[in-house]
Amino acid sequence: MNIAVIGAGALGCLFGGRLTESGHDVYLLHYRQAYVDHLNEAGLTIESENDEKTDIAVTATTDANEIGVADLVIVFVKSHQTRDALAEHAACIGPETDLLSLQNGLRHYDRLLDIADEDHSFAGVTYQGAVVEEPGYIRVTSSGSSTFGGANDGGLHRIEEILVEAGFPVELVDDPRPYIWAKQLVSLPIKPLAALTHLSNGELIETPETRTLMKEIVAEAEYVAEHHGVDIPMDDPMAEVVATCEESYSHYSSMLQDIRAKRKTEIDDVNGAIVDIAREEDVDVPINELATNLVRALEKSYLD
Ligand SMILES: NC(=O)C1=CN([C@@H]2O[C@H](COP(=O)(O)OP(=O)(O)OC[C@H]3O[C@@H](n4cnc5c(N)ncnc54)[C@H](OP(=O)(O)O)[C@@H]3O)[C@@H](O)[C@H]2O)C=CC1
Ligand SMILES: CC(C)(CO)C(=O)C(=O)O
Repeated sequence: MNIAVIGAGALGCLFGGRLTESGHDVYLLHYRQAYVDHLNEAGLTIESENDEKTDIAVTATTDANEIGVADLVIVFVKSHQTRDALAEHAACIGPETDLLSLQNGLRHYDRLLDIADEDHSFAGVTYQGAVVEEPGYIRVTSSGSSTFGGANDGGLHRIEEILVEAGFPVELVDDPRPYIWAKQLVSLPIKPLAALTHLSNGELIETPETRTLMKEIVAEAEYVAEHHGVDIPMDDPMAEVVATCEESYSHYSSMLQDIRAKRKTEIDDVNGAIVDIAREEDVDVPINELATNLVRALEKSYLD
């Protein structure tokens, strides 16, 4: 299959690298020529959770015209980079191209549906985790499954087959939205509070002040989901938050890592999206709004 991966970062290199190894014609798309040259010359090294290292020769490019029309485009830029990246690399997307996004945030499925029809848009979540240790060196941090869905069964099974062959556990669902919300419901209280307090996930849940705020963030989001007609496949979201924080006790959330590295965070698509949807539904979410505004203000202190 001719596959383009938009965003050659942590997950883009992991998925792109393993799909290359599996025998597909994969192109990793990035906007920085020096980085693309490095990937083409040095290839990728993927370090698995049990410290096994695999070297993979890959093809990277800044120019989607080099790819032609891809059979499948996988989007792995950060959520706020999606619109621009899809426009920049539009040359590899034709009317028959399947699009897949497993990004975080609440809006990635809609962004695909803005540019492709329902039969070619597939989205969901992944519990696969990875970090870029250095350019071209990707360390896998977790090997959870990827749950995604869409309207076209044939397309879904095509994508399932190639991901499973490449070693990724997959679960298919008819409608991915409830699963997208379920994952975000667990992230919503952790990410902004970690970013604002610099506490680890375990410390956040142990600290009475943040634990109370976390409960309120989750309760607000559940209320928004209910008004928005989303039936979240999770009995007790706050219990999931507690379990996640306990399991990842010493982990510093990705949003805190973004703040520390002075990068733009995904706040707009996480708590910011809850605030926007709450407005549409005429529901108040004061704690999500405060958390969103504080993270945006923090970003402003170092961006521009
Ligand atoms: N990493 C993980 O473990 C997980 C990540 N996710 C989600 O997956 C998505 C991707 O995450 P992750 O891989 O960590 O992110 P990364 O930041 O590691 O990768 C994104 C890459 O895309 C590049 N990029 C930005 N704009 C463009 C563009 N216009 N064209 C091509 N490339 C571009 C970025 O460059 P630059 O850095 O210069 O901006 C970066 O190299 C996010 O939504 C994240 O929340 C979900 C589950 C786990
Ligand atoms: C919120 C959670 C648990 C994963 O979504 C996290 O810690 C992170 O984003 O790094």
